[in-house]
Amino acid sequence: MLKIIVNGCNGKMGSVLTKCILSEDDLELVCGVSPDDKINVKYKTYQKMNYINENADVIIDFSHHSTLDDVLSFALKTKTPLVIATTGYNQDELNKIYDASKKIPIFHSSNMSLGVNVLVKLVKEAANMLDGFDIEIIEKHHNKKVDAPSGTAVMIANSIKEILPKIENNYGRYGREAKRTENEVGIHAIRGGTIVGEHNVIFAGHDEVIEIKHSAQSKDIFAKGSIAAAKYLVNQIEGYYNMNNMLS
Ligand SMILES: NC(=O)C1=CN([C@@H]2O[C@H](COP(=O)(O)OP(=O)(O)OC[C@H]3O[C@@H](n4cnc5c(N)ncnc54)[C@H](OP(=O)(O)O)[C@@H]3O)[C@@H](O)[C@H]2O)C=CC1
Ligand SMILES: O=C(O)C1=N[C@H](C(=O)O)C[C@H](O)C1
Repeated sequence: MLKIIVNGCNGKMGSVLTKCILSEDDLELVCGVSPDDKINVKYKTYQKMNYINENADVIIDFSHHSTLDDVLSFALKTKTPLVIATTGYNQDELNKIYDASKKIPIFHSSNMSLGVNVLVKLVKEAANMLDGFDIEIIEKHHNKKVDAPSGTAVMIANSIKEILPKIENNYGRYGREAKRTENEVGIHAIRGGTIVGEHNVIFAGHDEVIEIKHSAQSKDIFAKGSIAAAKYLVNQIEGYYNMNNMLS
């Protein structure tokens, strides 16, 4: 039985994830955490991670970057492995995650789907082969998403930078009065309706264009991916893990 705490249990992803955990015989939902004190669910909830009295095998976090100090301090205090799916962290917060991973196992991925992680591999391969092509990333999400660009778009851009180190991110180009340079990747965020999550990477060359695209069709894929990550993480020692570690 894998005992799980969910941070962000009242959110859209938290609701899908808690339902998923409650439906599986080998998983136990120890409690959920959400700042909303009027939350009406059938499991125990707390307003902050640090108020929790119970122990768990693993924490799964689909919340907001501002809860990072609370979740890290609880995870470090109780030595509980932590799966971080939340996006929107600044560099300072990313450094805190990395530092904490020297003491406990942390799995961190901005996208828990199998498909996006295959897309990242394909994009790296294409970036390596398509010399001189202009690369642009378009991400589309629902109108309730609070961070932009998506964590996945940033992850894709970082992976392109591993292949093409001179590349700089250019967010949206609003107000710019200069043509595109060869050393930039444009990143564009669309928000509307109930779009679950789309990522399209465009390689535009002279008279030819290649597009590599992933379209998420439900939030379940992220919830199930985070549970797979949790099962993987509880068997690891302290360290920083991502989808590549789990899939290889
Ligand atoms: N890695 C992945 O595969 C995926 C990652 N995500 C990421 O997971 C996170 C949550 O997504 P989603 O469930 O759609 O978001 P929601 O806005 O629906 O939920 C956010 C959750 O965080 C809580 N929260 C705590 N503090 C704050 C705060 N200051 N501002 C806003 N919310 C707060 C909310 O509590 P309350 O409801 O009580 O306000 C709620 O439980 C996002 O960062 C998203 O990008 C999403 C899908 C897939
Ligand atoms: O907020 C979302 O919904 C999603 N967020 C993640 C991101 O920012 O990349 C992953 C997924 O695309 C859904």
